[in-house]
Amino acid sequence: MAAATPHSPPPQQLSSPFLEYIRAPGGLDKVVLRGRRSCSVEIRLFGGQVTSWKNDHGEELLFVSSKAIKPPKPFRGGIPICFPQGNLEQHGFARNRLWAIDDNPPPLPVNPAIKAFVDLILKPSEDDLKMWPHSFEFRLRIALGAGGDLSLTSRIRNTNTDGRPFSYTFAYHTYFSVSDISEVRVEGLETMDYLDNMKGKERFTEQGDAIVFESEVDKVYLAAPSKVAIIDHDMRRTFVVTKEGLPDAVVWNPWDKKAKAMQDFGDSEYKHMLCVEPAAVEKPITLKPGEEWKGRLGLSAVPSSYCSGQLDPLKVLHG
Ligand SMILES: O=P(O)(O)OC[C@H]1O[C@@H](O)[C@H](O)[C@@H](O)[C@@H]1O
Repeated sequence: MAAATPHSPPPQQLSSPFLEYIRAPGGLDKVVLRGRRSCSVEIRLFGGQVTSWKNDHGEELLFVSSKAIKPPKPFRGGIPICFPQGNLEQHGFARNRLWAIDDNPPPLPVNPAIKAFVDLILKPSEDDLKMWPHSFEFRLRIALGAGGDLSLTSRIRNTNTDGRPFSYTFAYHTYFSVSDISEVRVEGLETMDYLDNMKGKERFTEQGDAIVFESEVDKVYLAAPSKVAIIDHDMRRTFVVTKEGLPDAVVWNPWDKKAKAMQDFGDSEYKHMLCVEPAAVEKPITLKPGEEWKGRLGLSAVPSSYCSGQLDPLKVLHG
């Protein structure tokens, strides 16, 4: 069966106790995944974007700006999908296109314990093809695990019929909600090489300590490990970010000056967010016709092992 068009009714499979389809005007239809107690995930069809992820106490774990703008502008917060990047609009067009529910996705091995998931699909429009002349099918599965963990699996297939390969870069532009950015540490990126977007993408090597934040940061860590931890001292919460098929990790906080310059971002909101973005940036991915690429993001929020001023990075990173 073909993918639903953006305006067709939600397919039958969405009528499950774990899923709710909520209609809203202006491309703001959303799907809500429900887990145990108050765990939930909200996904907007516009952008195929996760806009909320709540733990079992109903606490929001992702940052969304109070000044976020409605479609057709990209939405500031949650997890924008950045694809296909290159000589296009910043971060590609997938984040400001209307995705559809994919009611018959090709099989994807899943943990049978996961009941709450939804499959979305994006195919290029005629206008998109004028801008980026490649035919593709982008399938996105968003799943809420039994323990409240969130995973996003992207499958991108080259469906060009003229034999041409295409190349792209990609990112899950994840905005984490943090209590106070100056109390946050990122572990797992120590001693990594990075490109500094604030210094003309020059290459540097990170020092040996966990990363802390005292000013604007916009770095692409290269060949980053598959697990990175964001430790929020005040919340005593650690986000564990896992990634597959995505070699790099972008770390971004705009800090005060850039925050003021952004129309869709509050002046002080930089204090309460941090982007850690599993990505493929340094080396674009190339797909021949018929080939498919898969990239997965896994997120969980666990109590920090922070105890009387001592963090145990090994415990956080290796369980
Ligand atoms: O404003 P946008 O397009 O959502 O981008 C926000 C930031 O996203 C980050 O991923 C980039 O590294 C930054 O350079 C950029 O400023």
